[in-house]
Amino acid sequence: MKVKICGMRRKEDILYANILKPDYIGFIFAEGFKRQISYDLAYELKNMLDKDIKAVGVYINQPMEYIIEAVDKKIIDMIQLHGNESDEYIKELKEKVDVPIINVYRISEYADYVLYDGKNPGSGEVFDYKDIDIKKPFFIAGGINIDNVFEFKKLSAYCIDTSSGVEVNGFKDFSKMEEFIRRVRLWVI
Ligand SMILES: O=C(O)c1ccccc1NCC(=O)[C@H](O)[C@H](O)COP(=O)(O)O
Repeated sequence: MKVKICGMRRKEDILYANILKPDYIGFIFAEGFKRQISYDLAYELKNMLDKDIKAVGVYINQPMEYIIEAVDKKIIDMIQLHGNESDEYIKELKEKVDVPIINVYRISEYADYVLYDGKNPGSGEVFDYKDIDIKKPFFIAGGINIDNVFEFKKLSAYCIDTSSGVEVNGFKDFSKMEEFIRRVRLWVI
C-alpha cells in the first residue's frame, strides 16, 4: 500500500519526506487554500526532493496551460484534479501530458486513478468511506490520521493520503509523519 503526504510547503517538509520516503507528496496549487504555494517555491522544493518520491500537483478547475507548465518545468510528476473537471477536459489534458492523472470523487475513463476525499479537502474531516464504489485503483483521503489509519487500510486502497493528520499547529510534524508512514506500511491492519 502506497502513502501520500499532501500539502508540503516548507523546506523542512521536504527534508522530512527525504528521510521518511513516502511514495508521493502533494503540492497545493488550488487557489485560495492555506497550503497553496507558488510554482517558484514548488520548483525549489522539487529540486530538493528525493528522486524516488513522486510530486503530485493539486488543482481545482484551473486553466490547462497552467497545469502543463508545471509538468513541462518538471515541478510535478503527477496531476491531481480536485474540482469538477469534465471528461473532455481530462481527455484533452491526458493527450497533452505524459504523467498520470488522479481525478477526485468521480471515475473518469481518462484518469489513471480516482481519489476519494472529504467535502472540505485539507480540513481533517473524516470521509464517509462506506459510500465507496471501487472500480479503479484509488487513493483515499479525508481526515485520515495515526489513530484511524488502520480502519482505512481495510479498504485496500492503492494509496492512503493525508494532510492535516500529520500536522501540528498547521505544519507538517516529523514524528507524526514517521508514525503515519510506519502504520500504513505495517503489514497488519
Ligand atoms: O490539502 C489541502 O489543503 C487541499 C486544498 C485544496 C484541494 C486539495 C487539498 N488536499 C488534497 C489532498 O490530497 C489531501 O491529502 C486531502 O484533502 C486530505 O486532507 P486531510 O483531511 O487534511 O487529511
